[in-house]
Amino acid sequence: MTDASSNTIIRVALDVPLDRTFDYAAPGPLAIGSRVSVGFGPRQMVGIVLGHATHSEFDLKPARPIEDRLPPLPDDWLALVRFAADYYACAPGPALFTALPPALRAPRPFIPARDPQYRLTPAGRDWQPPRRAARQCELHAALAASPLARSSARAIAADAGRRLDDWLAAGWIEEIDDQPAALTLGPLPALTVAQQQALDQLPRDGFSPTLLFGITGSGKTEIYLRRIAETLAAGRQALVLVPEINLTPQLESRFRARFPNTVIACLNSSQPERARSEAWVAAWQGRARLVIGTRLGVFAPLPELGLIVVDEEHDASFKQQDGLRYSARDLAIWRAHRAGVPILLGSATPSLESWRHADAGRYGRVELAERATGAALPAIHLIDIRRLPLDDGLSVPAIEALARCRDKGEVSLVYLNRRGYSPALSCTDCGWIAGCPSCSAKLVLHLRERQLRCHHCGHHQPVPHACPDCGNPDLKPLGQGTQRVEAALTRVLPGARIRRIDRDTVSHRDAWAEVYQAIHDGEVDVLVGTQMLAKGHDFPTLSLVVALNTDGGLYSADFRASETLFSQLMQVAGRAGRAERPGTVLVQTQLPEHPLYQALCRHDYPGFAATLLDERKQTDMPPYCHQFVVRADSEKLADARAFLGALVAALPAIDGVCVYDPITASMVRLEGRERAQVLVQSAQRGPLRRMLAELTAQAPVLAKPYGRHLRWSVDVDPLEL
Ligand SMILES: Nc1ncnc2c1ncn2[C@@H]1O[C@H](COP(=O)(O)OP(=O)(O)OP(=O)(O)O)[C@@H](O)[C@H]1O
Ligand SMILES: [Zn+2]
Repeated sequence: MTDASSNTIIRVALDVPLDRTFDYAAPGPLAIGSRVSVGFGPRQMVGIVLGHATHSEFDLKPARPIEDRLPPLPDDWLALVRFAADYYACAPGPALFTALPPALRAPRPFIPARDPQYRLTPAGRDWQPPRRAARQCELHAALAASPLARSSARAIAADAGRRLDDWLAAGWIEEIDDQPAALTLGPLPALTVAQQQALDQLPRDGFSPTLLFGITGSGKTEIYLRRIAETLAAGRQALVLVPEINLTPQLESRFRARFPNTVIACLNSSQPERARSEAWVAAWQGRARLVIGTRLGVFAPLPELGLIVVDEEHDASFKQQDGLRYSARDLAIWRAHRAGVPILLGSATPSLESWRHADAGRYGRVELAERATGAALPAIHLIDIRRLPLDDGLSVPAIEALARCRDKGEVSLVYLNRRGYSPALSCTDCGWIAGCPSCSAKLVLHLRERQLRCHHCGHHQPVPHACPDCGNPDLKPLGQGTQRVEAALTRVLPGARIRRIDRDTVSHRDAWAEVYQAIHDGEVDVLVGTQMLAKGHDFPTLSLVVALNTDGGLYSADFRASETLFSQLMQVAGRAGRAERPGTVLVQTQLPEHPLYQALCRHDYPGFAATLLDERKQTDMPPYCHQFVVRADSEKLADARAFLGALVAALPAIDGVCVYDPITASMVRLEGRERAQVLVQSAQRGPLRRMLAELTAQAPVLAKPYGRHLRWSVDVDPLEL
């Protein structure tokens, strides 16, 4: 028994998958949101104080405050995470620890690095770095323009830290007070009339979600930059969320060039843990005024939040697919609402959810219908390949167009959403197809690496010399991946300089920078690549896009597949003809009459959205209903199905909520486990949430007999069924 007389009893959340808090004895009063170090079983863990108690029935173990002089986690941050945990049916402990950066999850103090600001001394102004040292010149120029934080300097040159120390010693720069200097802006273009009108229409205060519906190349980013400048000038912080694939060094430097003396924090899952933790704490302490992040950025604490921007708001990467299965876009809306600040959702192909909110007047809608550079949208033509012979997937008209483009000295882009050489390897005799031993998936042939690889679980094996079933040595690759198209292009366009861009060739940020430079230096004629190439990039000399093998999206069982395909094609088409040279887009298809392709040729997002919304309404699909899906997996499919069957049977009937029967997942086996799922939906959120509460109460009880063999999870507002 522990009483408050001798100690303070605290209730803490721990990173364990249990829907409860744990009591500990604290040496003194500890505020809600404080981090403490506690023993849990054999381990020492971080706990977050969520409440106090006056009495506990247990003999309590002690909790030690973590002495790093960071304040308790702020109330609005705790409220955000607790909302997310509740909404997405995740235990509060794991939700909190998903939202924290790595360094704050460890039971150790975290002392943020100092981030001093520097300015040139008079001597430093007179001095010039050697002209050949481009990075040094850039750093010097940045310092000449305005004071510069050490963290910002590092974004200019990786070795900036050492350089600054040298210049400090030489007396060319001096450290100044940590006070945020007055906002300075880098060079900025005059807005186009359309941009000015759009900017004028945007709400300036209060919660007011606005969809910025702007065609590719219309200068949405410039609009964000202007609104962010206003926010920063008003002494508030801004949060910008972008898809993982778009957070390139180019985007970052565009923001840094506009806000040269603003401390900008970047947050994404692939950066080093220390850097991510530093950036997070800088946002929390209000030192960083602008945060640019991928989905996890939505959890950055921002004491003076004044604006949220979600770029490419339709992008599926805003949804986390494991653990806390949150949608960063939807949480961003909740956050803006709670903070009472404007939120801007930008896209050329908005999600149907957001489009419908705008139709219904719940979101404002501001349109940018022209390209900012005055360029026209590219002409989109379909190549009907039903009766055309294909050479490794390429039709003659496509090859001729690529050759013409190269002859004019312009860049072309061949898009197909498949890595590797071919998506399958098959025996010409018995029809055997190489499959993954752990997944219900075909193995992808990677010819250069002489491997068969599973793109789902990472399994890989050497390419067999003969069919393992019948011994036939004649094995044939089926279909095209980027490697194969690259090889075909090398053959049909002799002498062309071809660059393949996919996750196999560009795995880290520096690789991107190198590719960018090569394209800008005119060293590339043809780019071949996946989605990675489709989004956000601005290559002025790119005038032709050829899209291959996109029909698959029209046959998919996933009801969102055509929405996704349309936006991918609009995005990739949008890379063509962004500057002086007019763009052309060629799409090879066997279904040229399909309404999706017809709408694409007209650049008609609103028309296509209206068609899709109509279909969704007829079939009672989102956004006309709300859904959650319960997934279960086990070594044996029968167990997963039996558990889900029992769960469905145990649920009460709730008016207006439809609980479907368990079905086998479209990909049954994944990483050696077999999977089934149950879909639950309703036109109203209220009843659906009551059903979710019933389900999360019943599921652990029903799962118990299976022990650790069975795993189950809930996905609220799922993107993939
Ligand atoms: N007012 C302007 N004057 C001149 N050029 C501009 C202006 N605004 C934007 N641009 C240029 O137009 C191009 C497209 O702008 P931006 O990248 O902001 O468009 P976007 O709408 O975000 O594009 P996408 O959605 O296709 O990625 C860029 O090269 C940008 O520098
Ligand atoms: Zn696999």
